[in-house]
Amino acid sequence: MKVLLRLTKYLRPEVKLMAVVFVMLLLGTIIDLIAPILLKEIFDSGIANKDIALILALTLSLIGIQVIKSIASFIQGRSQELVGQNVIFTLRKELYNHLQRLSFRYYDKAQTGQLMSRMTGDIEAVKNFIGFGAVLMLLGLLTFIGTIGFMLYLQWKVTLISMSTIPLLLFVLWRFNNKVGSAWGQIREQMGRLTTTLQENISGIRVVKAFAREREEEGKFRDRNEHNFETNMQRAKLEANAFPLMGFYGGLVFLIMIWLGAVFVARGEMTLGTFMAFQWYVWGVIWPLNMLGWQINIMQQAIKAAPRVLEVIDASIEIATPDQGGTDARRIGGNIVFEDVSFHFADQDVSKDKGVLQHINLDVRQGEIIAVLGATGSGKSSLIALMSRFYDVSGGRLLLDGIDVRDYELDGLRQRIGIVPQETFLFSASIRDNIAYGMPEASQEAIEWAARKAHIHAFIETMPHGYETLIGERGVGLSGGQRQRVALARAILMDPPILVLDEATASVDTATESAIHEELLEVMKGRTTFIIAQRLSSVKRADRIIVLDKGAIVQQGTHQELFEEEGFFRKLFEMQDAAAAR
Ligand SMILES: Nc1ncnc2c1ncn2[C@@H]1O[C@H](COP(=O)(O)OP(=O)(O)OP(=O)(O)O)[C@@H](O)[C@H]1O
Repeated sequence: MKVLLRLTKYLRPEVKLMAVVFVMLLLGTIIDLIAPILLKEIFDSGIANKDIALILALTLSLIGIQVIKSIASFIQGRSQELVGQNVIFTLRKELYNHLQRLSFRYYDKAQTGQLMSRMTGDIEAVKNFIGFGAVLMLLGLLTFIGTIGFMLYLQWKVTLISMSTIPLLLFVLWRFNNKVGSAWGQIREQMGRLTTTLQENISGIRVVKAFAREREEEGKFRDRNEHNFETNMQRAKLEANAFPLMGFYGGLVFLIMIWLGAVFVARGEMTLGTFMAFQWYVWGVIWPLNMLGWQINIMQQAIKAAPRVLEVIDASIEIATPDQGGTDARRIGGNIVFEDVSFHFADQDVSKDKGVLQHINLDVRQGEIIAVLGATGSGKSSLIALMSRFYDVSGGRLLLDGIDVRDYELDGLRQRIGIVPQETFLFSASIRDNIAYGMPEASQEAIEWAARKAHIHAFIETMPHGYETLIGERGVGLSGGQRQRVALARAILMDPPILVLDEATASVDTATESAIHEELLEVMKGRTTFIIAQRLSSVKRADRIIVLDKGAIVQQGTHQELFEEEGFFRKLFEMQDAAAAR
């Protein structure tokens, strides 16, 4: 329940609309309470005194107040939907914006399917309560209390005796509320898992098919689907047990009232008009109680869904611009110093585990081309990730032009480092928009210049709509090498003082790779460039080569110096030389 109270923060800007909802609700309830009185008067004053004019006036009044009630419920319905939609709009926006700011550390652990289900189903469940369930509960409460009040005023004995089954009804509701909550909690969690299975399957469909695992994947989905089905059936069973019983107790209220009312009328202790009014009023007692079951359902769904949504919003943004605003990153020229840098991932214990990077000391001058070599898993990508603050160092300092990376304004810092990552991601948009992703305002000339440097311009020209050609999700429609070259053009276009090529030409054939490197020589001029590569051909232009082994720098020097030393570089050279000779 506390979580729902936290959500009231989103209701604050909606105070005016909520006031409209409340006033309309009140108006509707008052009309519902007055209407039976008019009916009573038709019997007790109109029919009893044979006053036709009074009967007509009262009937017209009944029609009139029903018209007013309809208008009030129209305004109330529209306003309450607007409140719900506004809240959900803000919440969804806040959640999405927060997701943009969360660090890599968060995404290392998060499951995409779970996040998607929180953005959709869970938020919808919260909306259903805020925009509908809560208002209905309030309406029910007002109607219930008001009706009982009027009935007590008109004939307290009949009222009290008729209501004798209500404690039983409340007991059934209380038990239902206790049990159905945990079922809804499981259902929301299972929906998250189901979405995860679906999302992973679609993203990995090529692997599924390549390994002919369709049947197993079907089985995996079926298991989770069945699980969800069973929990839903358990919930339905709870409803099936509780709702008819509630209906029965509600019906008893009505029957007792009819019987007792008839007896009281016969005994002259109750007028016929009051009896007729009671028949009307009794529904003001029964419907709020009967509807309470559904309202509990809506509320419990929201109670279970809200923490899932708030958990994402509460996840701390670990990497951000310093509070005081950070240093302007435009001053970054490209001098980089790693000062005794160590790095651990989130799942590692800094005091016990050996870091992914340990005591890295490295001084890179502006404009230098540094090649980073090392066996797979030696920490090359991690070294690079620290510069853009995808992760923060666990020990030591990383300085860009003499200033700790943590002191820079974050967006500016990242814009000054052009990265071509190992795994390229392209959006389902035109090739032009993909290249201009970091600089949407770039001119066509600039985009073509970058594409030429990345050796993709000629290919784009051959496509049906040139730069406007739409490429599918994740760049489907392009080969691995073409995708890499689009990503390369994207980084070049940013004109960054620091360029990072993480296996950026690994998917390109050797001839194209060599041509790209020739072109890149001009692009790299004046920029500090890191090239991570396995092929020696890609690193031959480097001013300095660094060899990493298990997170530590084990060799450092020029191509010639390292060739003359025993070690990883020489072995790699000999292996690739022998392979080339075969
Ligand atoms: N998100 C992560 N969480 C925990 N450990 C990770 C994570 N990413 C990488 N590692 C581990 O950190 C080590 C260094 O990884 P890194 O990606 O930096 O290596 P690399 O030298 O770039 O490898 P490759 O040449 O295969 O790309 C590896 O042992 C890897 O298992």
